[in-house]
Amino acid sequence: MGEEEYLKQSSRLGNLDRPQVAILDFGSQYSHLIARRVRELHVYCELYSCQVDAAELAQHQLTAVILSGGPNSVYEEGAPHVSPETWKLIQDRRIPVLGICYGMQELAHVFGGRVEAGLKHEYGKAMVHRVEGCDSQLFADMPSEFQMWMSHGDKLHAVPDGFKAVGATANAEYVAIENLATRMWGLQFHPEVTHSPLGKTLLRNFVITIAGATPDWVMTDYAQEFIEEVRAKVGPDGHVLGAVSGGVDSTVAAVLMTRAIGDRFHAVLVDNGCLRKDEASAVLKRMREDCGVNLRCVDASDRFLDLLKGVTDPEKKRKIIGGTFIDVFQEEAAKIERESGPCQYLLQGTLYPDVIESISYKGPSATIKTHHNVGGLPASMNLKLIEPLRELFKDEVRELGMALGIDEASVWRHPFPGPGLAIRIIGEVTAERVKILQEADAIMIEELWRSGHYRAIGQAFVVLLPVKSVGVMGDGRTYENVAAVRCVETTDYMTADFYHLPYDVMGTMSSRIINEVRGINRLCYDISSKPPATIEWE
Ligand SMILES: Nc1ncnc2c1ncn2[C@@H]1O[C@H](COP(=O)(O)OP(=O)(O)OP(=O)(O)O)[C@@H](O)[C@H]1O
Ligand SMILES: O=c1[nH]c(=O)c2[nH+]cn([C@@H]3O[C@H](COP(=O)(O)O)[C@@H](O)[C@H]3O)c2[nH]1
Ligand SMILES: NC(=O)CC[C@H](N)C(=O)O
Ligand SMILES: [Mg+2]
Repeated sequence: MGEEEYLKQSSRLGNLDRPQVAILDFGSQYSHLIARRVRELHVYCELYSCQVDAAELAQHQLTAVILSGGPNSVYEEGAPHVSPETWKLIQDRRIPVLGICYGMQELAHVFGGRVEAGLKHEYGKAMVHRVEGCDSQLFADMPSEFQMWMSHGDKLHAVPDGFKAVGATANAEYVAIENLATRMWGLQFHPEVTHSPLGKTLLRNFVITIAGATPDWVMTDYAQEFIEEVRAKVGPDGHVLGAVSGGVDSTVAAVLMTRAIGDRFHAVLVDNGCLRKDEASAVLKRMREDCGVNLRCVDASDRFLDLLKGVTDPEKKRKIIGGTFIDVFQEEAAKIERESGPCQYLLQGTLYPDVIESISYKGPSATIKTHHNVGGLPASMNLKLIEPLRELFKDEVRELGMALGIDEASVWRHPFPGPGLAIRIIGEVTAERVKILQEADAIMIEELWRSGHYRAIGQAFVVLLPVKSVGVMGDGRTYENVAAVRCVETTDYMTADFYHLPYDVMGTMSSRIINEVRGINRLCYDISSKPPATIEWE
């Protein structure tokens, strides 16, 4: 399925009646952070492509518009711009606008300022001072000088008519601009990143003081609105199929769905032959008994492993698995149609990072890898997607899970990717290699629990490498597989650092895995951070 179809297919969670801040995304790596910061102010917001149709925006009550940063330069041919119709909508309704970095340059470009390539690129901390004699509301409760984070190469050389400078640095005259008559503000720096300590105050000044948004939105509103929206969409007799792995995201999504339509929600766990040791039975028990979800397991392991024979390319593995998942779901939907009633929808626990890394989401950003549940979907899919968590980050989903009263053990599990062990077996996936990795993985997780490190770690797993090494065991020579342990610290899974696991815990893991798992005779520890590595190896 192409990107556009995916975005059309997948239902956004949104309430037409709820006032919102619209973030127009020009493809910055930080656009999602702007959304988070606004939500942290308890104000509802949604992200849109910078090229969103004015008609789509017009359906909403917009309290403010924020233009994100982006990798392009406004003066380049082909650079993305907000459409004239959207500008007209913004101006007709007098909606306050805040442009950040590229967003400010876009304001300048459209309203007659001058943006050119700067002599120096500026990446990192900068001291911004307020222009003397001006007391912009944007800087309320802020000192006369403050630190902000910069990441740009272009420079504003002249402000558009009606605008004036309200903030500057030693290098640049126009790093914060304001036009009170048209209610437009621009910033060259990024208030949304944590390296801008007063960034949150500044965003609050814009969103709440200037734009007048009411800070009344909480995570449980998400749940209530979703439940109502789904009931209306599915109707009183409709059924919904759920792709439920028992991971954090699909557990939260499945509990929401069960609250909305009860047993007309049919959750299916697909055993793709690449799950962790005893995973299927543990998930069935937990979801049915603790969460009351109508879940069953479809064992398709032979089918998946047959299709994966001889495949070594990571993206091919992901697409095969994503495609076969959907084949299985379509077959299951047909069964539900025969046995119970109409079933047109598929629920998935897709999160924002799955989307942003898989496809150029709402702006021109780069594809990192194809997450099976997003970029790996086949064109032939005829089920419509329901993805209640698509705009959220893992830590926000956990907060929602806790608010829904889901037990801690489910909410704080480490994530486990849909393609499972297939992307942790580098090279060809075979039933024998899956078995080796399942055993090693189970021991590693057991040792993390035993040593008390599990909760402090964001994600931990073992990778089986396509490398053999020589060992000596009981006076004999061995020639076996090398494996690597990866433990990372992270909250949003967009960036991560390797976890500093104490040597004695590593030592116990290593001696247990090498002694107890036939087929592994050497263990390494992965010390890479994300970026530049990613969390998974493939
Ligand atoms: N084995 C599976 N059977 C059914 N659906 C699955 C399976 N694996 C993944 N999915 C679907 O793909 C989605 C994305 O997988 P992902 O691993 O990102 O989320 P999760 O498994 O719900 O949570 P976690 O990130 O904690 O593992 C899931 O939410 C679920 O809808
Ligand atoms: O359901 C999933 N399907 C996938 O195809 C997939 N690829 C990566 N991941 C998980 O996403 C997070 C970030 O992973 P990366 O740093 O490897 O991109 C980590 O938590 C990964 O485990 C996936 N989850
Ligand atoms: N971070 C950004 O938005 C950068 C904007 C533009 N590409 C510049 O270099 O100035
Ligand atoms: Mg998972």
